[in-house]
Amino acid sequence: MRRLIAGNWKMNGLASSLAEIAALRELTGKAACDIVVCPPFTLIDRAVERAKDSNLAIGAQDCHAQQSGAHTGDVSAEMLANIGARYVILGHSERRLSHGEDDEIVLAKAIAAHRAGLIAIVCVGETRHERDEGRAIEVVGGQLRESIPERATSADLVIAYEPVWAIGTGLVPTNEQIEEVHAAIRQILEERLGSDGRSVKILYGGSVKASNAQAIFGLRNVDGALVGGASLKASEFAGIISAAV
Ligand SMILES: O=C(CO)COP(=O)(O)O
Repeated sequence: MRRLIAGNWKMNGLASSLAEIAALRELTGKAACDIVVCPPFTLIDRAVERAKDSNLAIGAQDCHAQQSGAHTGDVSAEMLANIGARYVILGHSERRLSHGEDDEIVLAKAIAAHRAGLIAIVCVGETRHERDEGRAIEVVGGQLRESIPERATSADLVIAYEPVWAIGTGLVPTNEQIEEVHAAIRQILEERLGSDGRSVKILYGGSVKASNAQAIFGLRNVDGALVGGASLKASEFAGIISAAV
């Protein structure tokens, strides 16, 4: 399967950061994988301009479930598609845990993303406490079952497994732990989407760097990565991308 490497800039980036998109474009022009950068809302339209006619796609980090209306401060999937975004990250743990986003909301947002023609990157992952209790598979499986739209396909859905305790901490699960969760995700995808579930990309996210990327990409059912901190600098992000091809 062609790999997907996605960068989540989170709440980072000013106009000057657009230079990283231009640099990434130069560094990854021949990469044989799909690449997406998800800057904050404020930079999306200019990032789309910088990425024009390249192999870089631009995505967003969230969207609202409604198409339009009285939702002060929110941005709809249609608005994102209208300015050239192709992907949207949904259900990131930083939103699930601090904005009270539950599976029902993530599902509604994924349906909205699909209605607008966006590819939804749905994030799932257990907390440290849940892993310590031996509940990682149960938690991830529950999140996944509740947040995949009925009509999703491998063309419009990507899953990112991001253990909360691995995000921004420098901690990475063992190879066995990653493979175990990714296998469980694959099984649920096949149950829900039939044979097309085999073609849905499953990304790993949490402290991915150029130095550990190759080992992670060698694991079964790992089809790419969702990268936070190490996606902010084009040179570091390009190192991860080169490990994927
Ligand atoms: O949350 C993440 C990507 O969505 C991962 O963040 P880090 O790569 O900074 O650990």
